[in-house]
Parts: sequence; C-alpha cells; structure tokens
Amino acid sequence: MKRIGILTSGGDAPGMNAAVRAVTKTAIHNGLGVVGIRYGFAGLVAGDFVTLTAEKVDHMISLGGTFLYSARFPEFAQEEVQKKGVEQLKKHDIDTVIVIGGDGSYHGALALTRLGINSIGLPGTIDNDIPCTDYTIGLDTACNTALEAIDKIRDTASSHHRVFIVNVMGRGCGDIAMRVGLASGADAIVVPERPYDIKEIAQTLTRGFAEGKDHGIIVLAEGVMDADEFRTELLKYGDFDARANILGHMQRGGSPTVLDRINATKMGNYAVKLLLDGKGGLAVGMENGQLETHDILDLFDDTHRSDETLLDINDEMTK
Ligand SMILES: Nc1ncnc2c1ncn2[C@@H]1O[C@H](COP(=O)(O)OP(=O)(O)O)[C@@H](O)[C@H]1O
Ligand SMILES: O=P(O)(O)OC[C@H]1O[C@](O)(COP(=O)(O)O)[C@@H](O)[C@@H]1O
Ligand SMILES: [Mg+2]
Repeated sequence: MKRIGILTSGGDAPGMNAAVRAVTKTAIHNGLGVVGIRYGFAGLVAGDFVTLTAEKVDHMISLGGTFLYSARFPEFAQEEVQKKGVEQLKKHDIDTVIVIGGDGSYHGALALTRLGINSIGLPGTIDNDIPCTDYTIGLDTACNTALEAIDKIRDTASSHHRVFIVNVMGRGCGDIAMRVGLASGADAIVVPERPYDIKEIAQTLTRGFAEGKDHGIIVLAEGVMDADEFRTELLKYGDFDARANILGHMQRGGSPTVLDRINATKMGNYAVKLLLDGKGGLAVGMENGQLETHDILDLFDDTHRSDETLLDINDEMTK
C-alpha cells in the first residue's frame, strides 16, 4: 500500500473536512501518501487530484462544507466510467480509496473495491439514513442548526399566536425531525417512519390555544410532504393562524459541533487502519458510540433503523 485517495461525495456535511484531516494525518504518521480527489467521483474520473499534506489540512477541523468539493455524478454507476476512474488512480500510484458520503456514494466505494482498489466508506451525510449505523458525520451539527432556527421561529410564533410548520431535511429519513422535534419541544413531529393524523394534530392545537397556549410548532420531515401542502391540510381542521417554513440548505452548513469533529476524527483514523490491514469494501459506522464495520454489500439489503423512542416520548407529552 502506497497512497490513499480520499474524496467527498453527495451532499456535503459538517465534519467532512475533519474526517479528511484525520485520514491525512493518520496516513502520514504511518508513512503513507494521501491524495485528495476533488469533486467526488466526477473528479476521480477526470483525474482532478491534489496532494494533501499535514499543513494543508491543519485548520480544516473547524470548517464546514468540504474543501475537496463534492458532486453528484450519476454516470459513476456505469462500469466503463468506473474503470476510467481506476485507470486514473493507477496512473497516480493510488492503490486505496476512502469515500466520505452517503448511501449512494457507498455504491461507488464498492465498485472500486470490486475493480481491485480497496475502498472504505465513511458515513458523511446530515440525513442519518445509512443502515447499520446510528450516527452519520454532520447529523449533530445539522440538528443544532435546525434547533437554533426553530427556537427563533418560536419567538415570533408566540408573539403572533401562530402555528409554524417547520420543514427539516433528511430525504426519506425522519431522524433530523425526531431529534430537533423533541429538543425544541414541538407539539407534533411528523416523519415518514410513522403514520400521523393531521385532524388530531389540528384539534390538539386548537384545544391548546383555547386553554391559553400562545403558539404551536410542528416539525415536519421533508420526506413526508411539502410544508405548504401540510399547512393547507391542517387549516381544514384547525382554528388558528399558521405559517410554513422550509429551513433548507442552511442545515448543511456551519462549523461542526464537538460531537461531529470527534466522531469524524475517530472514523477517519479508523479507516486508515482498516486499509493498512488490507481491508476493503467496508463501511464504517457507529453504534452506541462504538466504531463498527459492516460489508457495504450487507448495507444494501438492510434499512436504517431510527430511534423511534423519541417519537414515543414526544407523543406522551403532547397528545
Ligand atoms: N449505483 C451507483 N454506483 C456507483 N456510484 C454511485 C451509485 N449511486 C450513486 N453513486 C455515486 O455517488 C454519488 C452520490 O450519491 P447520492 O445518492 O447523490 O448522495 P449520497 O452519497 O450522499 O447518498 C453519485 O452522484 C454517484 O457519483
Ligand atoms: O443539495 P440538493 O441537491 O438540493 O439535495 C438536497 C438533499 O440533500 C440532503 O441535504 C443530503 O442528502 P445526501 O447526503 O444523501 O446527499 C438531503 O437532506 C436533501 O434532501
Ligand atoms: Mg443519501
């Protein structure tokens, strides 16, 4: 093993830079070279490579986004395109790759391993939608950013006795909504993982206002439905003023939290050790704070399991 290539792919996530830094510093400590591949799999195929040094990654631990840039490059699903990527790696003496991204990016990591380049996947996505891990890099920062925004929305909601429907990211996964819903004291958390009764939510809020409540917050996962559509439906059954608010891409930015920095650093350090042991085709995850690995192939047959106890607790306090 000579040189590790590292790339970030799919949606960016706070902590990706911390993971790249950890990989670079660990690799250098072990006498290996590290090459940053810019723009995800698109840059891999184009040969957009940059040598990483300890100095280059030194201050990266606190920066949001990804300094290697990211891309969505669906063409990488085609084997002939993957082979072009492998040619580029061979040309640059890179024999192993670490891919930081979500479930889509793991397909790319597995394809590289099958073509002879041992690759390890690190879970870099705010969505927390990857099977066999209860944490993904960026989740904690995204939740804190959304929480801060909801706390502010609550101020204006109270002043005007309004209900706010706050749409948070997560694609088909409700984990961000479950976390920030509970942490913000939402009146309802609406996620794809669990059926909901919009009439019941509206009636509970109407009753709350009648009893002296001065605002309402509904945290809506983006995978359920559009926030405006939800508002229209809600107002059919409720007697109150309501506004819809989409938090959007702000949830992907910002300096990573302590948790995201520590976990990204642990995962980056671990990924290099796996490659040094000759491993490939593995995804690094975390369960109950402990690092774990799973065959990427097994992930594709599995689904992510959310901590639905958060919903149970919220339901018990709000219904
Ligand atoms: N089936 C696949 N085979 C190879 N590469 C893939 C495959 N699916 C996705 N990718 C690569 O991973 C990238 C990121 O995937 P995407 O689903 O957009 O985000 P994420 O990895 O964050 O879930 C894609 O743009 C593509 O380059
Ligand atoms: O940045 P885009 O292309 O608008 O995509 C938005 C999507 O990306 C995410 O922010 C992150 O998703 P991935 O990590 O799978 O790329 C989702 O929460 C959201 O649905
Ligand atoms: Mg994804």
